[in-house]
Amino acid sequence: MEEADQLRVAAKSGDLKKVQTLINSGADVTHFDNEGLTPLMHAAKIGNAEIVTALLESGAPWNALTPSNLSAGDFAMEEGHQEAFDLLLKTGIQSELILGTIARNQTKNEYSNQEYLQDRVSFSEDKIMDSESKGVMMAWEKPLMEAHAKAICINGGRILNVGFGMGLVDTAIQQYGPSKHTIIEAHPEVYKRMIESGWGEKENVQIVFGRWQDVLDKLDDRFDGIFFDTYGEYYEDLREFHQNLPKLLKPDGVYSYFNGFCGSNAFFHVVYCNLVTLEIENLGFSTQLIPLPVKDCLGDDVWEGVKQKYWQLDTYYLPVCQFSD
Ligand SMILES: C[S@@+](CC[C@H](N)C(=O)[O-])C[C@H]1O[C@@H](n2cnc3c(N)ncnc32)[C@H](O)[C@@H]1O
Repeated sequence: MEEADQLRVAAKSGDLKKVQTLINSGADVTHFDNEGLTPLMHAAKIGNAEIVTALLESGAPWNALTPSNLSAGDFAMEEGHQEAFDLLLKTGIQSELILGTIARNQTKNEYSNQEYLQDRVSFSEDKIMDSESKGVMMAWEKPLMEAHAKAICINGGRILNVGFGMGLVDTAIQQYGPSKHTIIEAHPEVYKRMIESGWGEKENVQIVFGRWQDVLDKLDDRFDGIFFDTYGEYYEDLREFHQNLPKLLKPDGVYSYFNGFCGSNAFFHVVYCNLVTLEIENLGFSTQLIPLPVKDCLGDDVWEGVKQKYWQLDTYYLPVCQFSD
């Protein structure tokens, strides 16, 4: 039997000694077997934390995926192996923190969604799509947007929403009668549609056309509630927005964001929920993640004609962030 196969068998059967011997003799810890599983996935499946540690320490990738898009963390989670799960989660968070630092040190020549903002979008009753048929915003999210609006409008007052899309969250925000409702939107066609549909005439609404990165400094006051939901941006962009929160949010204010990172893999999503919570905590905020079931929002026909299913999980975790005491 080849070494890689021997490693698979040892990891699967929980033979730590054999795993260590094989690692020391240079067996390939990244090898995928015939079923598309790595030794780390086998160890996570049986919940052997010592083997998980040994493999991770010798460079086994925590984020390798099976052909059906499952990672070692998904196996640990599915089987309820807490120790193995915690080890994988810690590794995932650490590695994403390091990758983020590297990304920030590289010079950025262009912004994340430059192409999207310069491209055409198409509007229909239940979605907005970009030129590659990816969903910019979809009507199935309406209950989530209503829940976000409820969370950030709890104190009334001045509300800021970043990213208009289909106006779902803004329609819900209006129902709480905020004293001032500021909306930042950067796409010219979305902006045009906002104006055409009368958003510019609402007494308490202020529309700020532009990228939040370029217009935040022009806002004149702090807010009681803030929601952030853009498109085509990455975690680094959300992180950058968060650096502005201490000066944007009033002391008792509530902040929330669309929590859609890695919406097609349950474990990666948990990694990102923890990562954001951790980084936002360092800025002085505490986060509560409120679970909302979304299975019923996603009927079979929802994704028809849409290129990417950006959400495939049964539960959505709605973040509610406030300054820590
Ligand atoms: C997912 S949609 C928002 C959906 C919205 N929450 C709703 O309830 O319908 C994202 C919106 O953010 C806008 N956007 C993307 N990048 C932006 C940026 N940097 N600044 C401001 N708006 C941006 C997009 O044009 C799009 O209208």
